[in-house]
Amino acid sequence: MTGLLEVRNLRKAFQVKGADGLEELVALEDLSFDLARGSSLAVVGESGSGKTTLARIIAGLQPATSGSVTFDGKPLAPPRRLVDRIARAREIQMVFQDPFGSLDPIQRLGSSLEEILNLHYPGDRAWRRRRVDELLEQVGLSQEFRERTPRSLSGGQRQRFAIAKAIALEPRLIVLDECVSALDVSVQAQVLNLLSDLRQALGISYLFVSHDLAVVRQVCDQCLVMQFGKLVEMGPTQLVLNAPQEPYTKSLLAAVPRPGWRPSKRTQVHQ
Ligand SMILES: Nc1ncnc2c1ncn2[C@@H]1O[C@H](COP(=O)(O)OP(=O)(O)OP(=O)(O)O)[C@@H](O)[C@H]1O
Repeated sequence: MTGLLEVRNLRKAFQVKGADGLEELVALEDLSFDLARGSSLAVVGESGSGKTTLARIIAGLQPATSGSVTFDGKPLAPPRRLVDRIARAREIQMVFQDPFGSLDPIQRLGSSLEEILNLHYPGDRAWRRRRVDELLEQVGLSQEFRERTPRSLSGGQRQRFAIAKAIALEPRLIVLDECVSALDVSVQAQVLNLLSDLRQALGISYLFVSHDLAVVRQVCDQCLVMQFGKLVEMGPTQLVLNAPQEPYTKSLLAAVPRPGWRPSKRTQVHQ
């Protein structure tokens, strides 16, 4: 597997209001890592460690303060013009925890998918209709869902539809931000299986942001641990989660509830 994404010395600082006027809040600091082509990289860390900020920068939703992101050998800057946004959408897609915010609640699923395809590949209507059928089938939704609207879907079905939208343009990377966190465990497992199957079938890479280490074990071959916007350790998921080298990763693992776990005994992650 060769490098698809190269992140070098990435820094993101926000200006926030403090007691003495504007202060700098550093969300990412000197972050460097590679994501191999076809790989699924987990980004884990507790709340506020900078996971979503990283995901949004890679998806082109916000600019970095400094540092660089290279995708397939080309520098990745936030797309400013419509033509750049269209080009980026074909390369990198994002799936959020609750896709409802980005969906038109009353637009039928078939029409929504056709709209995306039409924007990128105008012309052949018959091809678009066949492609919509194929996409629904790929995410395990029957043809009947063509006429359904997002507001009539369950959480799991909604996430399947969000995945169908994400794969519609055959991107090479999908950034998934807590994409199964709002689902029941059994539905979670189905969506995670779907993601694994799609990765195998389509050769897509994932940047998989999650606070849930059990979920990460199921879908990610690589794991990057972050704390306070910095990289703590990175390596094969099995190694990082079964034999962590860094005290922070150990404390993160120790904080995962297990059978017999009692809230009063919970390990503090902050050191
Ligand atoms: N737009 C913003 N303006 C100011 N501060 C921000 C902004 N976005 C994020 N931050 C801050 O940057 C830090 C990292 O936030 P981020 O959402 O990336 O963390 P996270 O690891 O994804 O957390 P969570 O798991 O809770 O979503 C936090 O301190 C957050 O308050």
